[in-house]
Amino acid sequence: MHTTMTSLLAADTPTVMTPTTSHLTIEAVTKRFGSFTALDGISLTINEGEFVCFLGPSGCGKTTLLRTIAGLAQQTAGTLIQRGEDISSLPPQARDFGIVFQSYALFPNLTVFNNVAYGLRNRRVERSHIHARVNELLALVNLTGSEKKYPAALSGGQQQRVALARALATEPGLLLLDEPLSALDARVRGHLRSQIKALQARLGVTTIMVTHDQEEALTMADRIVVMNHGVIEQVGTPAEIYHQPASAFVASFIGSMNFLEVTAQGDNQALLGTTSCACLSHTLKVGQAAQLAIRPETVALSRQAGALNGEVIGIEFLGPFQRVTLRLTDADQTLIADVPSRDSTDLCLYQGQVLGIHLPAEAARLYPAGSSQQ
Ligand SMILES: Nc1ncnc2c1ncn2[C@@H]1O[C@H](COP(=O)(O)OP(=O)(O)OP(=O)(O)O)[C@@H](O)[C@H]1O
Repeated sequence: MHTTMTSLLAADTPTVMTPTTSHLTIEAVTKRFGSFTALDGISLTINEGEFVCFLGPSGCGKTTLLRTIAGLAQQTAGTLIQRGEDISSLPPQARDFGIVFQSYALFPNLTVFNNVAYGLRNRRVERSHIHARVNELLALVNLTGSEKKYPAALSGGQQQRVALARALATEPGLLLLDEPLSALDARVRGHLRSQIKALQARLGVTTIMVTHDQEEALTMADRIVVMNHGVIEQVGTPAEIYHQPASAFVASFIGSMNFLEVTAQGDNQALLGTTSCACLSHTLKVGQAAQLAIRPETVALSRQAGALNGEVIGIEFLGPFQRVTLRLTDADQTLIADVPSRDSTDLCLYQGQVLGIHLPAEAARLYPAGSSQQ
């Protein structure tokens, strides 16, 4: 489904894609470098028009997976199907994608116009057509007027916008973004993040972005693929990944999380010191060492003593909320609670204060002990 840039610019109507149509199916892809396994049987379906982020710590295999999709690395085993075609053994030039790398990778000796026109010239597109298309693309990335400049005369953010225009020039079915924002400073990064997201939604081009920045993934992706040690830990919407982490690794990698050492009990309970705490249903054995994961913003504090209590040992003012560190009175463990600033007035917080702690059962998840290490 190739949408022309002209029609999009003229009508300004977003492309409606059927969300369940597969664009790319990755089946049991393994990649080994010598005896080292960088990707271990990855299977994943990416739908038409979706914005998917591969997220994970350094070395988890996300770039290798992106390079395998592009044909820049050859998988040791497994299959790649793009729009029904087996592309597993095709060279990069025979695959249908545009790519933007972390380092701008523009041709320094070519003007902005010629950088964007590069792929079109290679395809022997007619001159007048190239002219119209490059102008359209530069308008899309807000760089009209920069046609004659050379990359060295542009800021990092502008260079990445040129790289984006160049990647989109041939109207690829798939846009691959390899940490496109990580070389930019925070302000430019935030701005370009929303620009890329808006452009992607407008063009409806299936997009895969590699990032190690959880905020980038949470704000941009329709679905996030969390990777660790060459395997997929979880695939889900940003809300699913944040609120229902499938493993302790995902819980620890995304957002702030308390991990309390507990012992699993029956009937959705866990024993924290000598205090019984309700939690979400779990499959751990009764008596098994476990960790109870709970986000700081879900912990409720009260001036009245409760079943679980803690002494305030740290208060940090963070604008909209205060981050309170407590040492549990019943167990030698600390817990962080993020208290909205307006509620903190009622608590009259001070160091040494003993507060009641409520851990809402619906926000408390049990994982096997020792499984959150990255
Ligand atoms: N050409 C290669 N030869 C040997 N090992 C490699 C090669 N390319 C990648 N690796 C290894 O494979 C693993 C995955 O690398 P990859 O670049 O995919 O990680 P990543 O998740 O993208 O990390 P980063 O964010 O640091 O780029 C790493 O341990 C890396 O050292």
